[in-house]
Amino acid sequence: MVLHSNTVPVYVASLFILNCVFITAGSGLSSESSSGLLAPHDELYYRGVRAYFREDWERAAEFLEKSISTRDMLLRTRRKCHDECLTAGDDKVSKLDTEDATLWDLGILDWIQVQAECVRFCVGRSVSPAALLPVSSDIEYEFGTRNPYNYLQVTYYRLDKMDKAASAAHTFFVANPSHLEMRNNIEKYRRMIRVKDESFQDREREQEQHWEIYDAAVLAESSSDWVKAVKKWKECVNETIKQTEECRAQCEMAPRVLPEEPENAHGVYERAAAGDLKGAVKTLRSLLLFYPTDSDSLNNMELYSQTLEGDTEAQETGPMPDLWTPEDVVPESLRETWRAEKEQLHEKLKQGQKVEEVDDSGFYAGGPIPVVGVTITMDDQGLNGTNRAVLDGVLSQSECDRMMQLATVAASVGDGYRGRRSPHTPHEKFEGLTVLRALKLSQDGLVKQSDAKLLHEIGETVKVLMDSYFRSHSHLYFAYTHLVCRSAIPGQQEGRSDLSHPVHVDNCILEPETRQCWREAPAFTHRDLSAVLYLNDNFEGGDFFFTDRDTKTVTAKVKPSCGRLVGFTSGPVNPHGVTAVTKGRRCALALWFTTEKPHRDMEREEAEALWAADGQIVVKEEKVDTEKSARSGRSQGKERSKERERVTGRRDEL
Ligand SMILES: O=C(O)CCC(=O)C(=O)O
Ligand SMILES: [Fe+2]
Repeated sequence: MVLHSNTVPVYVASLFILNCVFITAGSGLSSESSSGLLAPHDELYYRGVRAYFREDWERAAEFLEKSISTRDMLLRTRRKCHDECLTAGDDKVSKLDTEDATLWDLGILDWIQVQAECVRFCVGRSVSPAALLPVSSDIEYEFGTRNPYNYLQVTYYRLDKMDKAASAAHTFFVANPSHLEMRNNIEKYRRMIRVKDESFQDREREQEQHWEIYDAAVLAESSSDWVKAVKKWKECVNETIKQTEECRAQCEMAPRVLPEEPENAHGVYERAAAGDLKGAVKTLRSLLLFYPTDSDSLNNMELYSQTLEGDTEAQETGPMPDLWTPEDVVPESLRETWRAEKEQLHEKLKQGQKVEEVDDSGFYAGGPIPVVGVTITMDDQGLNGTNRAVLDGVLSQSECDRMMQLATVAASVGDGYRGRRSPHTPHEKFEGLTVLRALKLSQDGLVKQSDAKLLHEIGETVKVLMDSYFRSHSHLYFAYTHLVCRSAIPGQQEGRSDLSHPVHVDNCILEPETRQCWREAPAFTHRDLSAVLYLNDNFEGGDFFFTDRDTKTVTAKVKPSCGRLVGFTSGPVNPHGVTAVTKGRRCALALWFTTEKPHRDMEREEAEALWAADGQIVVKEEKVDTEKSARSGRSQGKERSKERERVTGRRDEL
């Protein structure tokens, strides 16, 4: 069993090397320092990582666990102190209503300082000075993506503590569901008789409870259990508020409504009355930061700005035009400049558009269709874009029916989709099923084995079609496949204005304002070709559509129907989305392909291996296309992201 994760973050390794310079070896740090105060959790973590690389598994487990529990204690301490200091400095606030208005700002500052002092003193009673220092953003990232559990999984495996290893693997996987190695490891732990079912527990579950309650509420609604739904929604709101407060408590002072500040306005009037209009404008700007919709301030701002018109210095300090400030917050006198700048920007973008819309993916639509009965319904021209196609006749009606049936049965025996949530909209239920999961269900006798195999075979056909139609010099691998259904939740459709799947690009993060698409996590940067094969049309809504990079201009629409395949390159030339499914259930097989072998779908291969071990030949061996490999150079030469080298915390796109 190959368990060792080869995804140890490179930068952690280098940080840890750096850190060795500062840490004196072997001083036996515990979660508490000799003074009984909490030790710095980042230092404990580095020690754990060092021990891990030395393969000193006992020490690695000890320090990694201590770093997790110490961080936890630190967060709790901060929370406790935050609560204890809620009323500190209140006497300063009460004075503000009566005292000289011009000192309002100083009074507030004083109050904030008293509170900050209180928290600092309180935390300092339990935490060592070193642990009071902020940790680096890399360490925050490590804990945020649950990477300590990645190390712990291997560590416990090496220590032959399989239950703990399974628990660490599960905890890590919840935050990193696209991590293929961990997915494989979990499958292996599941097959180990000595690993108990209860071991697959999320150790960080406490922070995720609002999501669990949310799922329960959605489930209660979809089964029309209204009493339970109401109860769960209430719980969900309360838990979410609790989590939000918790989060705030960790990073800021108590969220308080600032005392009413009519006096503050005096500062403005006084300055204005004294002829200091520029000063008045400055003060107003500060006020508007806190009260952006205060009509008096906005009116005064406009008045003073008009008076100052022509005074370039004063104008320069006006709000910078941007694409996100709501227009009504910008004073009228500045709106003209703002609009002009905005238009200029759009003009620039328009000009840039022609240059940008070249697809440099290395795929060229228009190759032959090597499957009998499949026809091209729409090509680039019909779809108004580049590297897009709609093919029909990929499945027969009976094949669609079998896949629909598989989706229904598999979904009713347990949600095949790991994340369990409705990821894109609360108005729809989302279910997914992978080939491996279908195989497992068939082994348990819950679905027909022939249907699980058909799911696999259909993927092979789609790959042949995509590989042939979108010509390239590179070899193509499956990256991820799932059978996915979106069902309208009855009673949740009234007044709905959202999409079933918001407009997105499959392999980069699209920024519509600038039309840039960032090929970086959490996007699935390795995806090169996307395909969606539809299974039915007996639902309302659910149209697939392509847009321009602005995500608003729809350039083509595709109505799903049995055996219809929409295929396209996964990059920025093909932003797309799905309109709301307002009635019924819409099912499709979604597939992504990659030219990068390390990103191939290991789960699919595992399913194939299991079938093969059973003596059932399901697919041919992966043929290496020597002609393509020889000509390739694209995948070797092209600079690719190195994300696979590290745990990124990305989620599978749904
Ligand atoms: O279901 C569809 O039509 C498209 C889904 C999609 O774009 C995606 O899953 O990335
Ligand atoms: Fe997509």
